Amino acid sequence: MSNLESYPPVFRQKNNDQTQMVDPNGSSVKDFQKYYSDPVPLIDLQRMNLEKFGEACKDWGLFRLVNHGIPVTLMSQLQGQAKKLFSLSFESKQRVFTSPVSYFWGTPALTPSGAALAPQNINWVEGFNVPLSQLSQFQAHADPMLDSFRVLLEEYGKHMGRIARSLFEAMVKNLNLDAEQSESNLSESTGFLRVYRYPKLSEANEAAAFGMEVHTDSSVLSILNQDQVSGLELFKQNEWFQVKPIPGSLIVNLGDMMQAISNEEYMSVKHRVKVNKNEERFSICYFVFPGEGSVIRSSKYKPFTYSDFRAQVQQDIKTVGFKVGLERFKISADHEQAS
Ligand SMILES: O=C(O)CCC(=O)C(=O)O
Ligand SMILES: [Fe+2]
Repeated sequence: MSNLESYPPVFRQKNNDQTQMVDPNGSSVKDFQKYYSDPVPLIDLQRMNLEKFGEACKDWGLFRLVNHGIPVTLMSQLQGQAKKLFSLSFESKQRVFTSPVSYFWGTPALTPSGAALAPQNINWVEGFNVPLSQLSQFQAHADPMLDSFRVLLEEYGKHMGRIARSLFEAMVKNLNLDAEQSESNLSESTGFLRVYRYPKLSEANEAAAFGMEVHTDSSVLSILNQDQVSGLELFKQNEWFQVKPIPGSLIVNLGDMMQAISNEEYMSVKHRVKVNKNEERFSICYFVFPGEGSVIRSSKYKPFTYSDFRAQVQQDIKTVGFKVGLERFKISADHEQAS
């Protein structure tokens, strides 16, 4: 089967008209790595330097994680299996990925699947959505390829939960938060994985094409395992930086919930994914959230749960067309609305 048949039809046209996909921030990427060594802070999970860790959370909202304890073989087997599954035909992917796992394309998040969207409005990405706590219900037993994918995802998911918990505990300690009260602000049972393939976009204007548009994650934190094809960029001090792929390391970024939990000591970092002209890009991203009903309390935001936040985001996407995010829960924003 040709690679083209594995793509959703909307990604198959040869002359992709990307003229309307403009860079919303209008700035060019400074290829930092060309001039300096990798500027992204490096955190060693097994020998954590709390001070350096705190600075990375404050100044960057993103860091590279090494010594994370995930076997190299697990990481490469998972990437390999994901690549194989993406190369199945579009129709097979729609058929075999059934609840609780789902297959999507064109849009990563809360908006409907890209099938109905015009090509210039879609994100150049397809993916599998994997809610980890329901993975045992995924009917994969009849197909050895799917079943081995399920086993790898389960194993990988356990590592993600372990890493997220230990990073969260270190943040709670650094922020001097009450450990008992904050405990439920992160719940491993909410964790899910998104496995992505970003098709290459050979004949388009690469500089203006997005695998994923600028956004912040809604999570407490997100842990990204990217392959060796670059594409991820983060926005810091009015500039876009490439987050270089370095084998064996993970990228952790803080999400909106952590910004609120930390009372804005830490920031939810803006990032985006560019598509590549010559190569497809694969990545596996883990997202984790506060527990069901767990209230986030801080002085800058009114108390809210993640369900409140998600409902607001979904409503905003329907009514204003994009995620407004934390602004909706800010105490100062409330006062302004009232006056
Ligand atoms: O694939 C990536 O590198 C990042 C994905 C991402 O930002 C997301 O899923 O929120
Ligand atoms: Fe993201």
